[in-house]
Amino acid sequence: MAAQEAVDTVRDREIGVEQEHLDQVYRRLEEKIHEAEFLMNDAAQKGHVGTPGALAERDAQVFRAGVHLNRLNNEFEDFLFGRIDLLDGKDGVKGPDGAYTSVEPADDAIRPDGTADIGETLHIGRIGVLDADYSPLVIDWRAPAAAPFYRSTPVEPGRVVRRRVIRSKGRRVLGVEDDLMRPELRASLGGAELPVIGDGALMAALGQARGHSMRDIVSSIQAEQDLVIRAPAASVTYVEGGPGTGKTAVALHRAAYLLYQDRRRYSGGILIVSPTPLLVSYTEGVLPSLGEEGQVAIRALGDLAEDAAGGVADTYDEPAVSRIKGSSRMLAVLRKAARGALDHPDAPKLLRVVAFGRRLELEADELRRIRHNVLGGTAPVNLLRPRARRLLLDALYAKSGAVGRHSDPELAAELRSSFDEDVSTEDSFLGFLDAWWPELAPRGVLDAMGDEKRLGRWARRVLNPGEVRRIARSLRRPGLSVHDVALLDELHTLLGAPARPKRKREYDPLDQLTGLEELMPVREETQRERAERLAAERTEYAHVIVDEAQDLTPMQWRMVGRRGRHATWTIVGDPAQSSWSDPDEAAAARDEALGSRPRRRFELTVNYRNPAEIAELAAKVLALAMPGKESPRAVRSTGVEPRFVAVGKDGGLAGTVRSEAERLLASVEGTVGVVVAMDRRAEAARWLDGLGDRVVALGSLEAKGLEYDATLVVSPAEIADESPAGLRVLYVALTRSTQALTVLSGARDLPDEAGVPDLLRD
Ligand SMILES: Nc1ncnc2c1ncn2[C@@H]1O[C@H](COP(=O)(O)OP(=O)(O)OP(=O)(O)O)[C@@H](O)[C@H]1O
Repeated sequence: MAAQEAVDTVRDREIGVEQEHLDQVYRRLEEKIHEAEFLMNDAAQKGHVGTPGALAERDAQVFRAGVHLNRLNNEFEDFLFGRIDLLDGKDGVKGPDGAYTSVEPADDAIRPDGTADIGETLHIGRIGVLDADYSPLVIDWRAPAAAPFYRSTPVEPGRVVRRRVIRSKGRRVLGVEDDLMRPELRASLGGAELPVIGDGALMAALGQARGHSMRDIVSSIQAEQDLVIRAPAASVTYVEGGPGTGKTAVALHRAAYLLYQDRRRYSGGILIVSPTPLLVSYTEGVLPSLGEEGQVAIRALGDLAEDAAGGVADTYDEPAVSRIKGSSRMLAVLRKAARGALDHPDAPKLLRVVAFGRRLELEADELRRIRHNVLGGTAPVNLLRPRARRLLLDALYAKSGAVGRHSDPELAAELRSSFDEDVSTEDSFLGFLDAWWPELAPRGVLDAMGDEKRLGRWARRVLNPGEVRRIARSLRRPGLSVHDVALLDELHTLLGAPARPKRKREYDPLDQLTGLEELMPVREETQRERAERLAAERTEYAHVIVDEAQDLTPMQWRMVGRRGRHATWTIVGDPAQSSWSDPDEAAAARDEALGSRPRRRFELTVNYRNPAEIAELAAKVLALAMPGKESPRAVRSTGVEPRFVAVGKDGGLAGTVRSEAERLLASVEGTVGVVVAMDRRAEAARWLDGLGDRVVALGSLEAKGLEYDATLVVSPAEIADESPAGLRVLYVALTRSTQALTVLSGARDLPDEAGVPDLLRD
């Protein structure tokens, strides 16, 4: 009892120490708010008066003040979250990412008797704050000096003796958790022994209940993850890692890091490509929590080409169809379709005009020849319309009898131009041109491909008749599928976009203040609106991050590639989770999209999501899906084994799913995901009706990237049989849970007496 009280007293005292520091930080920030408000008012009043040098200096000040003001107004949780206590020492070697790779204590920092003094204490937070005398009160987590907070380990501690994670809300410090990096030392701080509280922040973070949105991991980034986050953004950074190794988290933190490190360079925008709208909404809170929003667009694959697609796609084709639509064979088909669509059934077969008092006609054969001629090159079809117009006029002029009437070239040219003007303003000519060479829209061409006969013509020697039938049928269905979007985007390029007038923006004197408009909440346009506007206006980005990259089809790689032709890239993925039937073809397409840019590879090896009990079960499916592939190492174990159930006689599938979901809801505090085969999505949602919003039903392909406190996987065999990549999709489904997993065998599974279906046995 007395011992516990002593611990509590030490803990309270340490919380008090951090509280004092946080108070000091807030006092300083308040001073800065006043400065920021003053500067902003001043700037707004003066408009663009001032010398360039003074302007630049003032801009920089306003920018920094604006950052702080905005952050403060957002009242971050855990504004200040870390602290490291360091031995005196050298700064070590600066790595290519600017972080110190080896920060070693000075030779005399540790005395022969194993005692040492803490020489320096640094606090780490979401933004950096300097005191009035320019000493750092808080170091931005992305600054090189903060790297030891993430990279130091008991094996390679460097100068770090104690690493502390501080939990705070608004202005109040709620708790501290320490990790000792040099447990062998007797270290003292200000003459007193260095206290150590708790047993580590990582485990505390991993055990927390999950909600419907992802949290940032800024206070517990691990060393191997930190290396990826801070990797210099040259060319392509490629990150591979199994389920739960933090690939998505790392990708998001990397976006924040890159913006911090070189905001100007990334003013061209960062695009994060995510496989599903569900994963977009799950992850979109992370960047704002890190203080970044305006320059980053997170887009689902079905939502990436809104302009070309004329909407957002959220339906999925059956695997056999998406396999064809995704393959690079479609490129040849689309090229033909983009040109062939001009030849629609209602296209006029005859052109008749009156010029120079004569009736002139071009007949079907002549028209066909002219079209063939115009389409000779590879230029986008819509951009060839002026050429088509000119060749029509040439042909008509040739028939007019006017050729050769004047030997004087000047007079001949005059005659020709008056002929052109006469004809090309005639209603019959204009009407003909519109019908014969209409401005084609991607959606119109895709609709035309729904006609099996026409598609058959365009796909000759590329798709077999069965494939043509399947694709045409799928295109006749209302709505867009996710795989249609990449086709539409390709068509957009093949057809050429008609020039659009640029939107005019209103003049605003504040615009000249670097970055201010993006950071200040006082403007009418919110950050989110600005992000959306920028995304809508932008077609290319400075950095492209692809999450779940193993799933992009060749056609999707082409679509994403067009958005980052001059970009640097971060690509994260796991081939073992690929739902694409031919990973080699997708990898070849990826390589084509990335061109010859050099790649740097990283691997993440630790599973932070699944307890060992669940990871072990999933590993059995991995062994079937990808023999020889290693599973990531799970860091924790809960002692709770997965539960196996077979469909009960009374309730049938619906009743059993419902009762097992209820059981899981009672066993965890947070979310429950019920994963079913794709074509059971709608009925599964009905089975769960009325159980509240902690539980969701999702199709196997939608589970990608998400996580739940508990999952119920319904019929492994159904999921595995759904597509050629079914085993890998099942592997994804089994690796979504942070605490509990129930596997329910349906009619197709063959459970043993313990209820374990055949696919999950040794
Ligand atoms: N360093 C960390 N500290 C705390 N939590 C972490 C850390 N790294 C990862 N996590 C947590 O582990 C879970 C898995 O992370 P994430 O979703 O990024 O993994 P992933 O590799 O993208 O997984 P998948 O391939 O299955 O989609 C998340 O809840 C994430 O917050």
